Amino acid sequence: MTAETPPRRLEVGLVQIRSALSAASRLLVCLDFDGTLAPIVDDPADATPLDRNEEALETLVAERAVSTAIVSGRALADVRGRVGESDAYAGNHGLELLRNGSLAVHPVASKRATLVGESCSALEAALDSVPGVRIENKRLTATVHTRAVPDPLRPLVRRRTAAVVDRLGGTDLEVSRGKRVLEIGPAIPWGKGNAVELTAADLPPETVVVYVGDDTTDESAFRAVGPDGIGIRVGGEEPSAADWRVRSPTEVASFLTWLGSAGIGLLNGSLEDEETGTIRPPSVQTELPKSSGTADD
Ligand SMILES: O=P(O)(O)OC[C@H]1O[C@H](O[C@H]2O[C@H](CO)[C@@H](O)[C@H](O)[C@H]2O)[C@H](O)[C@@H](O)[C@@H]1O
Repeated sequence: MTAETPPRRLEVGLVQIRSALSAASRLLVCLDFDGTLAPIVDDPADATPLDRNEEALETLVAERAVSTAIVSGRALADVRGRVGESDAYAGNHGLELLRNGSLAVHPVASKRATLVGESCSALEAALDSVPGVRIENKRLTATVHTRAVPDPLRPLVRRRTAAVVDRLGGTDLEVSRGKRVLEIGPAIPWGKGNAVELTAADLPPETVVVYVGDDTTDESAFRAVGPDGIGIRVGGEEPSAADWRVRSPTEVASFLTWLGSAGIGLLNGSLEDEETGTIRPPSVQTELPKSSGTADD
């Protein structure tokens, strides 16, 4: 991965992506949920993956040479209920990880879950008068949603949240920011990138890791894919550790559909021509299916 610069449009990277796939024998596809598989919506309870993303994921899961992981800021049980089959799931920004049939929870996060719960109760009271605010208690972390809060009141929500977390959590909890959210969690050096590394460590070294995500907590995961991996940031123009960018979950679907068909055909050095079925040299570029779609913040 490169230093943090604005990622380039995915189409520009197809030669490199094809070459990364043809140098590998296996594929680990790690996918964020909100803003990546599912479009951003006002009520987090309404978030649903696009049908085309579900279909593409199903195709990838069925491939023997492919492993998949859903890596979300949501609680693991929540995100698992929203996505069909996947080989692994990481919830709460990587603090809980289900892989190979076994669930691992970060032990420090477990110990601090009580503090998170107490903070949620205190925040319900402290933010009661703010219209549109929503508090999502995810046990190991919590989210204060400000999407429906009027703009002028958002600084107040930030101040009150910081004050409550400081008072109850001290140095044990911290607040970070995401898309119209404040995330409260244990102050420990652990994130989605660690979940991606642990999942990749189960697989042979010739595995190429793909990570697709749209928010700040996905940045550690982009770094975790390594120099030979494929990091794709969804939406926005901001600097990122991802090399490539798509605009929307609709474009994620186009990429995943391509990956599940022509993309996996490239593994083990074969560069198959999608139209003729013949093998082509690695320098030949094939276009992604065209799609439209808008970014969301
Ligand atoms: O890592 P993710 O799977 O992307 O989860 C990050 C947070 O996503 C959810 O909030 C975001 O999506 C909501 C529904 O579209 C939207 O209303 C909100 O403004 C977004 O920030 C989720 O509710 C959080 O728990 C996750 O941490």
